[in-house]
Amino acid sequence: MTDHVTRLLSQDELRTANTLFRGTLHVAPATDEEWARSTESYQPDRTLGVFDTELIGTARSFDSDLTVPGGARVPLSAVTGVGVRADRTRRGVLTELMRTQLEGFADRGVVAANLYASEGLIYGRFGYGVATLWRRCVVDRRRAVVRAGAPSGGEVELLDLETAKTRLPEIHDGLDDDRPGAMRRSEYWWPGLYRQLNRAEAPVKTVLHHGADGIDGYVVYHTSRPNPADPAVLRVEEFHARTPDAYARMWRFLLSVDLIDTIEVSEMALDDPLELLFTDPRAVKVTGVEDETWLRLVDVPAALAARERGDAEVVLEVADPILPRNSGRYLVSKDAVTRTDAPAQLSMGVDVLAMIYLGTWRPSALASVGRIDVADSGVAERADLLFGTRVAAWCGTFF
Ligand SMILES: CC(=O)SCCNC(=O)CCNC(=O)[C@H](O)C(C)(C)COP(=O)(O)OP(=O)(O)OC[C@H]1O[C@@H](n2cnc3c(N)ncnc32)[C@H](O)[C@@H]1OP(=O)(O)O
Repeated sequence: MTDHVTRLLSQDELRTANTLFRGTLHVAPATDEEWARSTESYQPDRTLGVFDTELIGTARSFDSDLTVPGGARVPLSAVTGVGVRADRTRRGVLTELMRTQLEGFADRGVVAANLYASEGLIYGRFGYGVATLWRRCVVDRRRAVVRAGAPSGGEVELLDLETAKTRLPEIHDGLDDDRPGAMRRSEYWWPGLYRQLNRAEAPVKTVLHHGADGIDGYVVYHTSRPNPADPAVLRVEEFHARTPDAYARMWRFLLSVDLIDTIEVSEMALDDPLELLFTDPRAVKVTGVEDETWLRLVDVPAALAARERGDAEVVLEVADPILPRNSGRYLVSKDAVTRTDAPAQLSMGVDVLAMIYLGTWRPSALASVGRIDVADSGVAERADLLFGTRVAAWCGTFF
C-alpha cells in the first residue's frame, strides 16, 4: 500500500472513526446522544486509522486477560471496530491495519488477541483461527421439567437494569471463570452490553443467585411478544453460574416465569448440560452451532508455556509470516516449552495453532483435513493428548 499513513487516532478523531465503522456495517452515524454513550467503549490510545486524503479505515482494541487451559491468565487484546470505507476496499487497507495492530500488541507484551468475525474469510490470513464455539438453543418451557435429584439451590433476587448496572461488573469478576477462552471484562466492555440491553422492547431483568458463599450466578433476560396471538419468548442475554446449585436454581426460576412459551439462549458453551437437567432432553432444541471467538497468538512461546499441557511430547513447527519471531520449532511437553533445532513432527500456521490452543479442535482432526502436516499418525495422537482439555472452551463475552 502506498501514499497512506497509518497511526493511532487522538481522542478528537474517534467520532469520525466511529462514523466510518458504522458506515461499513450499513448503520447511520451516531446521534450526539448515542456518541456520548459510545465514547465509554473507546480505551485511549487503542484506535488505529489509515488515511489517504482523509480517514479510510479503522480498527480498535481494548485490554483484557484470556483464561487458558489450566486456569492461568495471559494479557489479551480484544479487537473490534474494524472497517474500511466501501470505496477503498480490496487495496490492502485492512492488511495494513492488522499488521500495525499486531506489531503494537507484540511491542506491549500482549500474548494473545481475539475477535468476533463478521465473516469467515477475513481473519485467517492474519493468523486468527476459530478457537471457541457457541450454540443457540430454544427451550420449550411447558415441556421442560427439572429432573428429581437436580440441585434445588438457594434464593434468587430480581433486579431492574439500572440497579444491576451498579453491581454486575463486581459480581461477574467474583464468579472467577476458569473456563478456557473466558476473558476479563474491562470497564470499556460493559457500556456496550448496556447499550444493547437498552434497545430491548421489554424491561430487562437480572436475577442473582445467593449460594452458600454469596452470589455465585446471575442471569440477564427480557421478554418479547410481538402481538398477543404470538407465543411469548424469554430471551436470555447472559447466564453465568459458578456452582451446580446456581445453575439449576436459575433454570428453575426461568421456567417459573409466567406467560412464557419458549426460552431462547443464544450464547451457550458447547458442553453446557442443559438437556440433561430436564426429564425430557428434547425440551431443548439446538438451533445452531457457530464460531464464537477467533484467537491470534501474538507471543507463541509465552502462550504455549502458560497453558496446561497433557503427558506427551512433540516437536512443533510454527509459521508466522506477520510476526516472524514466532516462527520456528518448539519442543513442547507437559513440563516445558523450549526452542529446538530437532526435526519437526507437526507443522502448522499460527492460525491453526490458535485453533488447537484452547482445546476446541484436536490436532488429529486438523491433520485429517490437511491443516497440519504430521510426520506420522502416532504424532497426531500424542499432540491430541498434549493439547486436550477437560472443559469446552467458551468466551461468553460478546464484543
Ligand atoms: C472484529 C470486527 O470488527 S469484524 C468487522 C469487520 N468489518 C466489516 O465486516 C465491515 C465491512 N467490510 C469492510 O470494512 C472491509 O471489506 C474489510 C475490513 C472486511 C476488508 O478490508 P479491505 O481493506 O478490503 O481488506 P484488504 O484489501 O486488506 O484485504 C486483504 C485480503 O483479504 C481479502 N478479503 C478482505 N475482506 C474480505 C471478505 N469480506 N471476504 C473475503 N475476502 C476478503 C481480500 O480479498 C484480500 O485478499 P488478497 O490479499 O488475496 O487479495
